[in-house]
Amino acid sequence: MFSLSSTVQPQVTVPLSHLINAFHSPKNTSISVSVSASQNHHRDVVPDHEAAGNEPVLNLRDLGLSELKIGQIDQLVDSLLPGFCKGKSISSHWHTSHVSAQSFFENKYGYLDMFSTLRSSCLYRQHSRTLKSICSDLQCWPVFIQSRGFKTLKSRTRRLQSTSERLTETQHITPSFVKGFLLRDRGSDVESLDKLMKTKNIPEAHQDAFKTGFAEGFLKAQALTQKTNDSLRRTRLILFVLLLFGIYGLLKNPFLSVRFRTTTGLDSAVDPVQMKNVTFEHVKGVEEAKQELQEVVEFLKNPQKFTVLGGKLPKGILLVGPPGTGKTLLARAVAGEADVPFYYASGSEFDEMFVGVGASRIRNLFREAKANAPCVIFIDELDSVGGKRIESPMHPYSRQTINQLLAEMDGFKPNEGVIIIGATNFPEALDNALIRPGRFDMQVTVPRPDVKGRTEILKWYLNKIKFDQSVDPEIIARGTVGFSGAELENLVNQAALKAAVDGKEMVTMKELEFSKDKILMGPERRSVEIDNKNKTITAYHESGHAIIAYYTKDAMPINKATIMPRGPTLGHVSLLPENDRWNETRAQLLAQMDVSMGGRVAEELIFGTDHITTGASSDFDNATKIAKRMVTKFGMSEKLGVMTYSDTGKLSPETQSAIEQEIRILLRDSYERAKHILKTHAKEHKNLAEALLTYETLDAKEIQIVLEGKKLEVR
Ligand SMILES: Nc1ncnc2c1ncn2[C@@H]1O[C@H](COP(=O)(O)OP(=O)(O)OP(=O)(O)O)[C@@H](O)[C@H]1O
Ligand SMILES: [Zn+2]
Repeated sequence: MFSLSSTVQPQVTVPLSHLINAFHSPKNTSISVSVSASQNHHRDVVPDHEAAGNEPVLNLRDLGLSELKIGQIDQLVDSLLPGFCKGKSISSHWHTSHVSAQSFFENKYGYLDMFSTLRSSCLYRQHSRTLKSICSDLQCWPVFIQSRGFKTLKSRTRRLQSTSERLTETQHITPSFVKGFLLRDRGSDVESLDKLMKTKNIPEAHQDAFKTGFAEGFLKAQALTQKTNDSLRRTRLILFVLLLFGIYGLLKNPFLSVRFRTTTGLDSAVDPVQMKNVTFEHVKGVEEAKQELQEVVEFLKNPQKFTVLGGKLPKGILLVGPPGTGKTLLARAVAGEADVPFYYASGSEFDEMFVGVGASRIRNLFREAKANAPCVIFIDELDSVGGKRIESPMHPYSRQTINQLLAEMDGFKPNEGVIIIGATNFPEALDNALIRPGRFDMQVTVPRPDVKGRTEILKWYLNKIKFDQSVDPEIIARGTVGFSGAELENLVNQAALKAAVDGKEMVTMKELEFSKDKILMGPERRSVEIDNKNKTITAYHESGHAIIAYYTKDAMPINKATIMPRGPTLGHVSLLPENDRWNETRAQLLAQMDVSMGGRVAEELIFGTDHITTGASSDFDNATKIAKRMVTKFGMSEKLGVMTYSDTGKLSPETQSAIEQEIRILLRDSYERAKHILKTHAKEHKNLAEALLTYETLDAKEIQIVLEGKKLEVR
């Protein structure tokens, strides 16, 4: 309570002395009504004043004042706040002229409602109250006054005063801060400083200087910390800017942007790839496919020409063929020939783990394409998006994507100028709804190239590198049955790399043969240490194959014999069909079996039955397969007749044993024929084996020279 003056003073500016005097003056006058009596009355109305319980209740007696009557309280308040009790109209108990209000209006007419609030809570009841409650009301009042719009002269002065105080404070902020810092821990700091000064025996006269030095050191440390913080902030800023640049650069990189394009969210953009530089000229060895696609090119170039008679062109073309046969290349060539945008999408791009993303990508792709018609949409690996719609708990939403694809394909008119080319290696895996007319209704087969096609492809890719004129692409083509266009391209590339590694200026047949063997049988194993005995056995084994092939009329011509370990083999003889064999005769099949037997027969004849090796197992596999197919599939056994036996497990035991018997006879006869040939040409066999031991690898010409008994030129 006695902090009243300090609480009220700044606002109401009633000095404490004034207040004390005011309290004392009514005490001296005669008072007839006791405050306690009125207090009883008051108790009825405001019981909470009593309920204050333990709270120290301060009344006038506490101040050493005698009890006051109600009229005296007015006197007291009047002397405290002159004019407070004047004009006792209900609406303006606190209407005083020296207190200004929120507005001109209030200033002029009084605090109407606000004062009624105050009144109801305290003075209006005109009951005597404890001094504490009066004071607490007084405390309310100044708070109210504090927010007024007009300032009294005194408060203004005080405000100015306090502002100037604040100003001086700010001006001396750093020293005061340091001071504060030093003072805050003064106990410990001064103690330690004092201790330090004591232990260092610093004379009294220098102690001040010592302290000043300490403070200066502190300030310098502060400045250093500030500097470090600044540079740290700068470094962070630079790193952040660099990071932003890095991300921007990555996004600008075409390769990465393509990746982002295909891997980011729902609204991934689709950019057409203009393939002006790819034409049918670039696709070799698939003439039929090119011819079929030629009409699609015509349609894209001139749609009216085809639709004038009311005809419809296919919406979708399905390219079917093994991997690497040039399906993508063909689709690009179609767009390139017609000079229209080419939209590429891989089926796996639509295979998303998030529900609806695949379908959304399909929608985007078709929307873009339709806006840029005429154009070509190419969907590679169509089977991964258009596979059969199976009900699987693992892929509950897999149908969404294919349904979207079907809907999009139905969604545009056949002559709108958008051609969808799909490619797949497994046409049988496609959903039937996708391959019905009106969707992918045209199928174009892109097979592995034949010997002519392989020669063309090899020539095409050889023309892109430096090669020797002695290179005969046809020989390589003959030795690469079943190679796809991509594999042939790889063969030429590997040969070019090998020539570069060997320091040659041009690619020769040697490098091409090398890379062919590498692709067919794995890399050479030059580091493998093979002892002479094993080398000799291998040389006789391989030359046994070669001799049979050379002296059997219907066998394929020899291309090469080698005892260089490669992949899982210790040596091999490669034979070259003159042409791709579409059909094989009985004599050709028997000759193949005889050539297979040549290896083991050679081992037996040269080293004896006890020294035959395990090296002939794959030869026997090969021979047995041929014999079995002759008996069970090709109707080439007299005893079993012209009948196929597909599932030998389900056959009667008699038939099974009859088949086995026939196969065994074929193999035994083959073995005997091979034995006869090797016995007959024992000298040539020996010469060839020795040549192989000397030269490791012999090509067709060299084998011929050796077998004709001529001497090989020293290499
Ligand atoms: N007939 C061909 N003529 C020329 N180059 C070819 C031929 N076939 C394949 N290639 C070469 O092989 C590469 C791969 O071929 P492409 O991607 O077109 O095969 P694909 O049939 O689409 O294979 P996948 O089924 O695996 O997608 C081509 O970029 C091209 O360099
Ligand atoms: Zn063999």
